[in-house]
Amino acid sequence: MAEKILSRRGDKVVYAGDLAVVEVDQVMVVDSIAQSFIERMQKDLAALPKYPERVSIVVDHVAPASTVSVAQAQKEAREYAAQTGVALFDVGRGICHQVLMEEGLAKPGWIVLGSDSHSTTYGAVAAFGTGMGATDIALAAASGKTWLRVPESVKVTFKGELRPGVSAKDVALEMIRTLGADGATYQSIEIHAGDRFTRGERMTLANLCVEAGAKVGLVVPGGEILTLYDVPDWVYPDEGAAYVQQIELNLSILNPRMSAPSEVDNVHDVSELRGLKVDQVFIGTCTNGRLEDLHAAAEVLKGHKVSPGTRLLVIPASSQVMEAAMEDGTLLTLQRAGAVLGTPGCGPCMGRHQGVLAPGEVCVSTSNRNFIGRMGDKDAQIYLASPAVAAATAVMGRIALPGDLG
Ligand SMILES: CC(C)[C@H](C(=O)O)[C@@H](O)C(=O)O
Ligand code: SF4
Repeated sequence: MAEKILSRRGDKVVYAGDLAVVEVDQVMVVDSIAQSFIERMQKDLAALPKYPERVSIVVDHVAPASTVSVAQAQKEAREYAAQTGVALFDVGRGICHQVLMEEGLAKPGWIVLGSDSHSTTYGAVAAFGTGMGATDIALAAASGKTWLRVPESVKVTFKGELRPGVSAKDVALEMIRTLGADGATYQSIEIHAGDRFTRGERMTLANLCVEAGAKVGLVVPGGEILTLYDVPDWVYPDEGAAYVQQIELNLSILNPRMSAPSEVDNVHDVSELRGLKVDQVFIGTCTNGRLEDLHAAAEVLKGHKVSPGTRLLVIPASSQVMEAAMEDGTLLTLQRAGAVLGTPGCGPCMGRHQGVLAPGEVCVSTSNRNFIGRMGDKDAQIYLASPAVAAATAVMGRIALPGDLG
């Protein structure tokens, strides 16, 4: 799929290892990188965005601003957007990847570059989404193009169906464990899911691909995607395509999984970690902050209370998610159970604000990274899990499965 998309969007047919120069359909810049992006554009390149309608800036990582310097950088990003006509999604609109998907700024066969490593998320709809640094992002905005080495592909296939209580997050964690944290470095993880998984679940799978080092994570379109998008024939992989690695996951034997500190591929069954005392539970992020994730959490939390001594933070991934969860009563269920609700955005995911951890604290999070110091102090510990497991843990105050609630 990577070869096919890069061939189609470039000026020649390319194969793994070749250098491709391709059209870029969307360039996404996050708040934390906006200042260096603007500097590259104005000082180094002395250029305006070639196609302003193909550039968006999202204020999501530290939103609302936490310090004067963050506020100043965001002010400059707003001014830049007003001057150049690029789209600005400001405080509260949500996490960049969720927002781009909701705004229709990532589509099958598109090339979407983001100044954020989890730009692999767009692979959920077969867009070649990948993260790049401020310099490459600025070059793409100024020229409308980018260049990259065509990645080799890893084929991931599934056998059987998930049992109740096991989610796409568990599949994603198991996939990362199987490949290893650097097991797919600069490769394209091509996920053959058949008609399984919703768009949101596919976003969870594609999102985690970068945690195996992948350049891109492409989910072969099927199921719900075919009803939501026009999928061009040329995005599908050819019969007999070449893969450098092939793995098969048997979904029917998968249990709820959890990634223990401090590497994402340190994955265990939740039952092995059960009972560990937890200070904070965080449900949200570009991995698991969507409506279906809040539903899964609310289903577990309904009629229960968060354990005294444990904090439950719930941050919807976007304003649209928040609105839908307000309308259908999900937020009320969560609030009544004792959750603390936050402004749509990244929240404490990368430890900048809204719930950073003290030394020695333990957090169960639905996010995608549990590195040392990721959410605050270097002596805090982060366990990654699904929304249902996170919710059960909040009620018990200890790592738990929904079935433990009785
Ligand atoms: C701030 C941003 C550049 C960073 C990333 O690239 O992923 C962040 O989103 C993260 O998850 O660590
Ligand atoms: S939610 Fe977390 S992982 Fe996703 S973009 Fe924000 S900081 Fe990065």
